[in-house]
Formats: sequence, C-alpha cells, structure tokens
Amino acid sequence: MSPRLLLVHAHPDDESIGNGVTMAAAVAAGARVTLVTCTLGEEGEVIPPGQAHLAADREDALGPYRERELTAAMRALGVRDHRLLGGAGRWRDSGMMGLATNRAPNAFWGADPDLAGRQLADIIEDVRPHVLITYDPQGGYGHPDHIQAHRVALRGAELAAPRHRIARVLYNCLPATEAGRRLSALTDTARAAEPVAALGDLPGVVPDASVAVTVHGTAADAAAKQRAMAAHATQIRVREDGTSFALSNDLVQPLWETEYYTLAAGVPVPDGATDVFAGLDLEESR
Ligand SMILES: CC(=O)N[C@H]1[C@@H](O[C@@H]2[C@H](O)[C@H](O)[C@@H](O)[C@H](O)[C@H]2O)O[C@H](CO)[C@@H](O)[C@@H]1O
Ligand SMILES: [Zn+2]
Repeated sequence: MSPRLLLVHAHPDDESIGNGVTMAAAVAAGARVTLVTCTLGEEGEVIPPGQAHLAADREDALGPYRERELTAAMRALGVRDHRLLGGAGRWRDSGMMGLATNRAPNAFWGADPDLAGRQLADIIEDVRPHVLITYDPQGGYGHPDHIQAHRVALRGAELAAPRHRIARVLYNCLPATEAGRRLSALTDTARAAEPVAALGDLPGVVPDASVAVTVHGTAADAAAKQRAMAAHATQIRVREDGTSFALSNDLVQPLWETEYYTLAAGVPVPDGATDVFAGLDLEESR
C-alpha cells in the first residue's frame, strides 16, 4: 500500500517554503501527496515591478495569478493532487494580523472552523491520509491565515475521524541551534549584502529536542524545492546561490534543504526518524 500524505497550508508559497523537499521526496518514494491550500493569497505584496498591478489595492488580480504560480510549483515537485479549500476563492487571504482585511466578508480568519473543517473533512475522507502536516497553534509566525489553517486542519481531522482516523499529525518546525547557525553563516558571508533575518523572523523555531522527524531528501529534491519556490515569483526571490531566499520584506533567510517536524498527535515517531511515515503500519490506517 502506498503511504498517503496530506498537507494543509494557508497561502500559495507556504507549501514550497516549508515542505518542498518532503513533498518531492514523498512523490519520488511512491507516496500519494495531497496539498490543500486555504486561500489564494490575494492580499500578498508583489515583488516583481512588472506584476505590481495585480495587487489587491490595484487590480485585485493576484489570487488567480498566484493560483497559476502554485500549479507551476506543484509541477516542479511532482505533486498532482492540490486542492483549494471550499473551491477557488471561497476563503480570501486575511492579510497580516490586525489589518482591516482580517474582517473582510470571506476572509479566512473569520471562517467558521466547523464549516471550513467540514470542507477539509470531506477531503480527508476522500484521500484517507496516513500523515497530516500543518502549522503549530501559533501558525509558525502568527499570520492569521496560518493560525486558522492550523485550527481548520485539526477540526477537519476531528470531524473525519469517525470515517478515517489520521495516524499521525506533524507540525512544521525549525531547530533553534541549526537555525541560528544558518543565520550566522548568512550574516558572515560576503553574499549577505542584504539584511539577514533574525531568529525571531523565522517560523516555528523550537528547541532541538522537540524535533521528531528530520527529512533530508536528495539533491534532486532540494533542486525541485528551489524550482518550486522560484515559481512563486510574486512572493519569493530565490538568491543566486540557491541556498537562501527573501520574501517581499527583503530579509535574507535560509532555503532549507532539510525539513523538520514536531509530533503533534498520533503514532509516536521512532528516534532519529528521517521519514514522516516512519514506524507506521500503513495497513492499519487504510
Ligand atoms: C510566507 C507567507 O505566509 N506569506 C504571506 C504574508 O506575506 C508577507 C506579508 O506581505 C508581509 O507584509 C511582508 O512583509 C512579507 O515579506 C510577506 O511575506 O502575508 C500575505 C498577506 O496575508 C500573504 O499573501 C503571503 O502569502
Ligand atoms: Zn502563508
């Protein structure tokens, strides 16, 4: 039986930034990978000047454009099943915490967790994943759509449980020691002619001992992640060395070729696990 992985993310680009290697490696290993993206990122800033006209305060056409970026990113990772929660445009990007856009009529931040959770439960009952990956309760860095994606992911898993119980739930994370080392390396090199992010700017930093799964991937998986992140060109600038990137805030941060997870719920992870499915009886959670 092929293992099945479900990822729940807030905006187009989060999946490639946080899980590009994990997704590419799972596909290469024969797993079925399903991505659910909750919004189209309509409120995002736009990096390339040539696309600035798409922004919400201009033509408000960024959502469909980012959907096409997402399709290109999934092609780079080999992921064939990617779905928009509730259908394209059902839930709108809420903008950063505290903005008026948080209260827009269909802002994801205002979604009823039971309604959105039921939309996800329908997907869970269809896909029957062994593993679910999403954000920690803080959404990694406090973005309202990330917090809501966490809440909806757990609510959906709960609503689907009578028909399909997900064996393991993992949260994206970054180990503090390695994150600090990588940021120091970026700061020390001549390449950092740009400002480098601080540890507090990175999402989901945890004590090293909290990391349950470390996915290394291959060089091909890392290259696929770089291509997938570059496909989200309105949001991400992959730097020429391929080992760092910047968002529209121009803060340089590591492009992680290794991805890390904490165990949120379900079957314990064997020590030193390098595979999100490690130790699972796939037949048991058909
Ligand atoms: C990675 C991620 O979640 N990006 C979100 C985020 O974008 C950031 C936001 O525009 C912020 O104001 C910038 O300083 C930062 O550089 C951006 O990454 O929030 C957007 C609006 O909700 C969202 O569209 C984007 O995907
Ligand atoms: Zn996001």
